[in-house]
Amino acid sequence: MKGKVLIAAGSDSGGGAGIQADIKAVTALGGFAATAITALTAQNTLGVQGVVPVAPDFIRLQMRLVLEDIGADALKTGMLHDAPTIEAVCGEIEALAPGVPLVADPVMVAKGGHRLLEEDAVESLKRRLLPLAAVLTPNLPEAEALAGVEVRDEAGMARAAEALLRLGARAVLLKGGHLPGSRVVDLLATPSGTDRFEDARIETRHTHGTGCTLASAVAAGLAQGMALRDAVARARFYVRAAIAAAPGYGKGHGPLDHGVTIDPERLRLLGG
Ligand SMILES: Nc1ncnc2c1ncn2[C@@H]1O[C@H](COP(=O)(O)OP(=O)(O)OP(=O)(O)O)[C@@H](O)[C@H]1O
Ligand SMILES: Cc1ncc(CO)c(N)n1
Repeated sequence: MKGKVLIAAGSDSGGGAGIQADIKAVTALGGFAATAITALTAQNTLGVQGVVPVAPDFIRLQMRLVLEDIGADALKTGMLHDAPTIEAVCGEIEALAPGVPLVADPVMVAKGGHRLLEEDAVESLKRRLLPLAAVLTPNLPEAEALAGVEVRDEAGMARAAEALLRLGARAVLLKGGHLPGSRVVDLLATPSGTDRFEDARIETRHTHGTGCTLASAVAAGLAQGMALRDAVARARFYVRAAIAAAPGYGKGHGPLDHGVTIDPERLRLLGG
């Protein structure tokens, strides 16, 4: 069950989020990950200390060489840094991978508060990236910024998801991890209806990279020919297992255990 995923995203030196999380998640679910790195970040579990952008032409070159030779069954975008980066990535997708399903994670701010997308690039994200997305995977603050609405509860999540569908995404997986409470709810909205996924919140501070991991796990499923709903269900199960098995590294929000699928013993931590 291979499935080739081309990921355009930023590097996280701490290994828990960004392109490192993406490669690990796709690999752990049996897919093949290729990458176009959009930026380097120097970060650990406490936060981001520096960002070095990659020149847009070099991002294009990475994408072109992968797509022309290896190809891709699904695409995933993460940190896109600024408007020229968004233009480069969207331009290559339109030219070389039309019709390949895109999981677009509209990364804006890291957990520690550091901006990963320049403020004036939010409009480009709406105009260029959203219409290309087979599924958009915002967290609550990202959904608020893109939809221009405030979200305080599940009804607000549903309204925001619908507003994002109207902006052109073909589906929206709105992640509810940021709403307080002992349950976590994610909504998958499509033009034909909304699916609701609910689980108990795992009490832990080790949630660095959950969003990147979820989006890449969905992309792996789509690349392997799964229907969107099934890809989301598997991706959520994988993220929960990886949170439950988190190794506890670092003084802040630590990484997940992306390798949880390699050792079925560790899946038992979920009680599954
Ligand atoms: N403590 C938790 N227990 C169980 N599931 C969680 C927990 N925190 C997040 N999740 C799940 O992880 C996924 C990512 O959600 P979240 O809202 O945290 O994304 P995010 O803010 O984009 O993450 P990040 O910015 O760290 O990459 C969702 O499916 C969410 O339900
Ligand atoms: C490079 C990168 N992408 C995304 C995130 C969001 O989790 C992060 N912290 N770092």
